Amino acid sequence: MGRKFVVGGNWKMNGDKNQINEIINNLKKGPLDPNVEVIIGVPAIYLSYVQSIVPDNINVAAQNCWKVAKGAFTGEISPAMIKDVGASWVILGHSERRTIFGEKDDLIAEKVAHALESGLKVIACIGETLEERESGKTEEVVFRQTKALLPAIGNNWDKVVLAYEPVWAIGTGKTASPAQAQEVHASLRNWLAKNASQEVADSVRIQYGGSVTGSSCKELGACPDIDGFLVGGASLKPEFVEIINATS
Ligand SMILES: O=C[C@H](O)COP(=O)(O)O
Repeated sequence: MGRKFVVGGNWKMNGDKNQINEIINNLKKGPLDPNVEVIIGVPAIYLSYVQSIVPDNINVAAQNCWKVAKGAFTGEISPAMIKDVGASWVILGHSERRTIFGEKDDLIAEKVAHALESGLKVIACIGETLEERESGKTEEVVFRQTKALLPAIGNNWDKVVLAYEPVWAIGTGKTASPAQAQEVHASLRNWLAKNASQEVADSVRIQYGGSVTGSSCKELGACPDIDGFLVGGASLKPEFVEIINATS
């Protein structure tokens, strides 16, 4: 099927210029598996700076954007601005945006639609909370979140990476087991075959995110339906290189 492994580093609200220089120098040193697509999600204020110092084999993403090109939206940034400073990706629907900032499925879908129309590529995040998992609602939740994205994505699936991030595994040190993650990825693919198309199901890359580390990445990366990772904490550390190289 030839899905290229894709590893994202989501720095969240971390880093200053010194730390950014260290992270980028470490990535430059690598060496990074050339068969892996690497995307780093940086705080908006550092997008230009990071874009000016990253090597060509690393793509830069914003961690959020608004749903229109410009206007009276104090504090927001648009896909047009992200593109203007040379970045090509945006992370949307992260669970921290959903829970802390109250973003709902329909707003996330509007953002995804506008980002894609504007020519950005999108990492679209989905995932269930612990309560939802424990009450047997994992599939219901991730299918609902993905369903909301279908009209927004339309024929642009080649510009989208899905990131399955169980909320209970984010920043908690509790990685989903390879079997737990593989199970959700496989059922998402089945769902996509029925609700989008077989081609989308076969070709879309689904990342796993949630406490991925240098020691958990190889086993997770070996699962047939896990096509990469979205990494938070460990993307700020030297072990990010090991995670990028998980499948080498
Ligand atoms: O976007 C990344 C995820 O929220 C995972 O974060 P984490 O690796 O720190 O658990």
